[in-house]
Amino acid sequence: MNKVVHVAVGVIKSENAEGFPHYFLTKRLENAHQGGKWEFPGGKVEADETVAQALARELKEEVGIDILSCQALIKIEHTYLAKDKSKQDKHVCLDVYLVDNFLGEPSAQEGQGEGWFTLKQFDSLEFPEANKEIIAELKRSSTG
Ligand SMILES: Nc1nc2c([nH]c(=O)n2[C@@H]2O[C@H](COP(=O)(O)OP(=O)(O)OP(=O)(O)O)[C@@H](O)[C@H]2O)c(=O)[nH]1
Ligand SMILES: [Mg+2]
Repeated sequence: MNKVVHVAVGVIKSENAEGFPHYFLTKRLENAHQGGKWEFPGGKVEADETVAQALARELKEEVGIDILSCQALIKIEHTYLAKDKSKQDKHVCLDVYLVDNFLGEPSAQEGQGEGWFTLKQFDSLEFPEANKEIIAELKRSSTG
């Protein structure tokens, strides 16, 4: 079994015009792992970083914001099975933080698709398998 990839993930939350919570998502590039699916911005924790440092760096690089406040939401371990048997399975540990205060307006910096969506709108989007638990947790802990 190859080693677990530790990933810092940011659930960027704000209020829409009607006062309901909505969340900023980006679309994974087609050629990436889980390509074409919607994701919460984030990326791999480097060897010399804490999760908080990785989260701050990734959200700056990918969507151009500075985090002012965040809280741990959930930690998920998931194994993706390779469809192509010649490739190895991928084991991820997603360290997910709710980012509810930030500087700047999030916008995809790497040419990915992007958008703000309510939890209700999530039902019609395609996410990586591991994200089902994140979304269930958001639905448990939110009114919108
Ligand atoms: N960022 C992010 N990654 C996720 C989510 N859900 C999920 O399974 N992953 C998985 O976490 C892994 C690492 O994330 P990543 O590809 O964003 O890492 P990264 O930004 O460092 O990318 P890089 O390898 O191009 O430098 C991928 O295998 C991805 O499929 C999610 O909601 N957000
Ligand atoms: Mg990333």
